[in-house]
Amino acid sequence: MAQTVTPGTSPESSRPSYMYKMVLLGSMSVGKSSLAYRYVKNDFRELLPTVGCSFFTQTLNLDEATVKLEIWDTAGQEKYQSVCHLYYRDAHTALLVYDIANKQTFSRAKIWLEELEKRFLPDEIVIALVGNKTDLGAEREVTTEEGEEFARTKGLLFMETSAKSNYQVNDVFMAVVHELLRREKEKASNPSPYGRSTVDLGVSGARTRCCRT
Ligand SMILES: Nc1nc2c(ncn2[C@@H]2O[C@H](COP(=O)(O)OP(=O)(O)OP(=O)(O)O)[C@@H](O)[C@H]2O)c(=O)[nH]1
Repeated sequence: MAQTVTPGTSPESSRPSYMYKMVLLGSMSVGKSSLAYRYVKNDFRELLPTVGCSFFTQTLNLDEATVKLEIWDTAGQEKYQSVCHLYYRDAHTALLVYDIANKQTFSRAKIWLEELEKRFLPDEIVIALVGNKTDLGAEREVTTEEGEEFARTKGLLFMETSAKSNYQVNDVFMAVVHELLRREKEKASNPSPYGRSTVDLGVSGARTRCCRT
C-alpha cells in the first residue's frame, strides 16, 4: 500500500519504514494550509494563501514503524482545479476539509468525495473528513452530528479541528497514520487482489475525469 516499504533500514531498529502521500482537499479558505502548518510547524498564521500547491514532509518515529508523510497542500481556488488530479494521483490518504462555519464548504467536500470515489477503490485510500474552525462555534453552520453522520455512511474517519486554537490537529493526522498502518498489517496477513500494486489507475476509464469544484 505504501509508496516505499523498506523494512529494517534503520540500523538501531527493525521497524519497517513507510512513506505515504497525503493530499489536503477542500474549498478555498477552509484552512487546509493552516492545518498542515499547525501540524508540521506547530504555529498559526492569519494569511497563508496557497498558490497552486505547496508541500510539507513530516517523519514520525512510532513504536511499530517509521512513517514519512508527504503532505500535499492544494489551493482551493477554482483556477487551480484543472490540475488538481495531478495532486491526488497516487495518494494514500486524503484529508477532506470543510469549514464548520460555512455550509457550502461541507457540500463541496461531498463533491470532492465523489471525485475520489471515482478514482480510488475504497481500500486504496484512507479518507478523513475534517470540520475545521471549531473556534468559530458561535457562527457554526454544520453540526458535529451532520459531519459524523456523513462520515459514518461513507466509511470515512471524522474529526473536528481548529488550526487556530490547536484543537485535535495532531489527533487527526495520527488517526490517519494509525489507520494506514492498520490496513498495512491487514494486507500483510490477507493480501487483496485489489491492492495498489495490481491496479493501474492510468488505464481505468472510469477514473480519468478531472475533479470538479
Ligand atoms: N478562526 C479560524 N480561522 C482559521 C482556521 N484555520 C484557518 N483559518 C483562517 O482561514 C483563512 C484561510 O486559511 P488557509 O489555511 O489559507 O485556507 P486554505 O484552505 O489553505 O485556503 P486556499 O489555499 O486558498 O485553498 C486564513 O485567514 C486563516 O487564518 C481556524 O481553525 N480557525
